[in-house]
Amino acid sequence: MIPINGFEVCNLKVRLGGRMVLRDISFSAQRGALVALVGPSGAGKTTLLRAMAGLIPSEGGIVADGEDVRGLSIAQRAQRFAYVPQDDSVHWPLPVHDVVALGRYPHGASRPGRLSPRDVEAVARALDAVDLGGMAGRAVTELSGGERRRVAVARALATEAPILFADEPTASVDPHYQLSIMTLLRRQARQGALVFVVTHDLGAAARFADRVLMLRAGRLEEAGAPRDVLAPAQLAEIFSIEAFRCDHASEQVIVPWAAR
Ligand SMILES: Nc1ncnc2c1ncn2[C@@H]1O[C@H](COP(=O)(O)OP(=O)(O)OP(=O)(O)O)[C@@H](O)[C@H]1O
Repeated sequence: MIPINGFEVCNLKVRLGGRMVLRDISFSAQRGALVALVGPSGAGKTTLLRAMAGLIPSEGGIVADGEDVRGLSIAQRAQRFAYVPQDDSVHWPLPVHDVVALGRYPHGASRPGRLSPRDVEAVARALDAVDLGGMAGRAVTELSGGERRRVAVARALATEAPILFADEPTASVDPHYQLSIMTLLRRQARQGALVFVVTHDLGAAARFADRVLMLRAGRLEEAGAPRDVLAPAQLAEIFSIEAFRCDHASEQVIVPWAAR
């Protein structure tokens, strides 16, 4: 893994289709952290993730270890950033193994059938991490939505990139794998990665994130520890909900309870 220590976003603005979709976004994050991006639909979470990964044009600073990510070559970006897109549809009946092996292309792999021993190990580790070893030969087009989500996570893990952007990685995933994917992403962070996760699961954000960025209508409204950002006043103001909150096993539990 290429070490990256810090990531900084400064006065970020993004315009899409003639509309200002993100404005004045500034924050910094350090390796070792899992950062959750939350906010109502249309708040700009996916746009922020895509801008941070250098996938769409933006104004303002996006800096990884002192280097503007937009100045990096595509190959450099591909080695530094892994991306789990919100939409993981694959239209060709490729085997799960080959889709996950795409994560090795930034490291020089050119064909799933001709991987280096290091690539083979990385793909096997990624498949095992999401419990897909037994499905490696199945066509992705024949998997359930939740299984395809795990393939997308495995493909990102196979890149062994130091910064991981995951857009709703647990959407349509069953509770067992929701917990196991969030635990896995937190472990990636603890092992030195910087992980950004877009999620609508406020309970998962409260429990697994080290920091929460809360967006609304293209602006960063709150940034800080989950306990502070996901507090009753903010949940009421930003999400128009009341939530049940308690502590369990030294961790915060949040269950959205009533729409206001
Ligand atoms: N290509 C585009 N052209 C114009 N507007 C866009 C485009 N893509 C997204 N938008 C708008 O930008 C805003 C932010 O969209 P974005 O997908 O980032 O929101 P989000 O917070 O990820 O939402 P969700 O939780 O529903 O996935 C929305 O109002 C959306 O309609």
